[in-house]
Amino acid sequence: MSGERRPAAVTCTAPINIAVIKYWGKRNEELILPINSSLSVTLHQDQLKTTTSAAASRDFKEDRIWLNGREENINQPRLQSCLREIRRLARKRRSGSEEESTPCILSYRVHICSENNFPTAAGLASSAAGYACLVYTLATLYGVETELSEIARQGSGSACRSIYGGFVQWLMGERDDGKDSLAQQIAPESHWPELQVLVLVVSAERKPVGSTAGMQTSVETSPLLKHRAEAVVPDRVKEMCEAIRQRDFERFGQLTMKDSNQFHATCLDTFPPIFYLNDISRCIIHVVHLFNTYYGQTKVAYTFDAGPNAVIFCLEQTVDEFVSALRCCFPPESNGDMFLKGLPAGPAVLSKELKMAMDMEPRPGGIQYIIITKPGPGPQLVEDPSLHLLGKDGLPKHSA
Ligand SMILES: Nc1ncnc2c1ncn2[C@@H]1O[C@H](COP(=O)(O)OP(=O)(O)OP(=O)(O)O)[C@@H](O)[C@H]1O
Ligand SMILES: C[C@@](O)(CCOP(=O)(O)OP(=O)(O)O)CC(=O)O
Repeated sequence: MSGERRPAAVTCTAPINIAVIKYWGKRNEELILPINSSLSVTLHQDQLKTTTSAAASRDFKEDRIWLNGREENINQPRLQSCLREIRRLARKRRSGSEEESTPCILSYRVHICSENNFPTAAGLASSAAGYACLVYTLATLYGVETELSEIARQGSGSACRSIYGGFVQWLMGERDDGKDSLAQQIAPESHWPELQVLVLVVSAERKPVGSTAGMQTSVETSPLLKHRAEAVVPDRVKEMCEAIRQRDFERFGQLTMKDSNQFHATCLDTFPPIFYLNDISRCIIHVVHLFNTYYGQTKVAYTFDAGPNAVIFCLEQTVDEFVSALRCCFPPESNGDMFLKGLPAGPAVLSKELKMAMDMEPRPGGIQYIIITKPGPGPQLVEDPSLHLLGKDGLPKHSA
């Protein structure tokens, strides 16, 4: 490919987010409009992120996408919704502007290449980071500067929250066209610097029931879900916003755990029931409650999405001791030095009293590894061209 025929290319990264008030259930499947508002914490991209490169060239014959080194079907309706919406906005931006008469990459086909640095479709919110990154990267490629959460939402509901960093609310909205179903930041990542997040990877396998299908069955069959959406979540979202604004860990932690438990209760209330938690997940819940009971306050809080992996929130001063407690209860099997990833945790000696209070049968290998992270910013542009995932020929540099 000659110099001037090189594709216009952009690379961006985007974060995952973990909901502390869960989204579960749609009122409109196609536009992805939820039955309740939700609230999440965006996690730092130094530990967990999606990277996406997009290039446009007159030499490309068709739109194509590669995910983790494998070509995927670009005609998936959700991918098509995001592409169509971004191109529509790009066209709107161009019409009437001076650029209108110049050749435009909008008429070219695009190649998209994306990689997650964590397991895909394992309940670690890959679809959230994936679609947020896709939408942000395409918007940057086409110079679209507008509210992007409405488009990311149409890729995957939870993706709209990954468009912002820090603490993010997804307002369910009321309109049938979804124009008011948007994410907004309620506090930046710098708001609560002591807050840390531990991702406990119990299993990195694909989950048996995906979120999309699972929540569809719940909407159809669970009276508890209807009650939750109408009578519980509205007040809970307000209370959670307050707890975050005041950096009140006691309230934040309790609400987070209660909301996770209620979400999993709606899964059990679904018919046939859906089980995302496993034996190890339940042991983790038990350990958290033993730890908090010992201290007589909420020092750590768990939440689980549509899978067995736990996400733990705690303040910085609790990390070392709680990680040591986890090591005691779930002794690493063969990967002792690979057990901890991400931010550092120092050694901590557990007191005899705490050890006695945490008395439970150890579950060797129950937790595969722990990623220590913290709240982080929204999507970022990658300036260094050596980090682009597509080569000069417009094809992935690495394949599976
Ligand atoms: N980097 C990416 N770019 C584009 N699409 C992605 C990307 N990563 C994941 N996806 C899409 O998301 C799908 C996985 O979504 P799914 O909801 O099953 O799992 P998850 O997001 O990991 O878990 P959960 O949402 O329950 O936490 C993938 O099959 C793919 O279609
Ligand atoms: C349990 C959850 O993680 C569900 C996420 O569901 P998805 O956003 O993956 O579902 P779709 O909109 O169908 O793509 C809770 C949450 O993130 O709020």
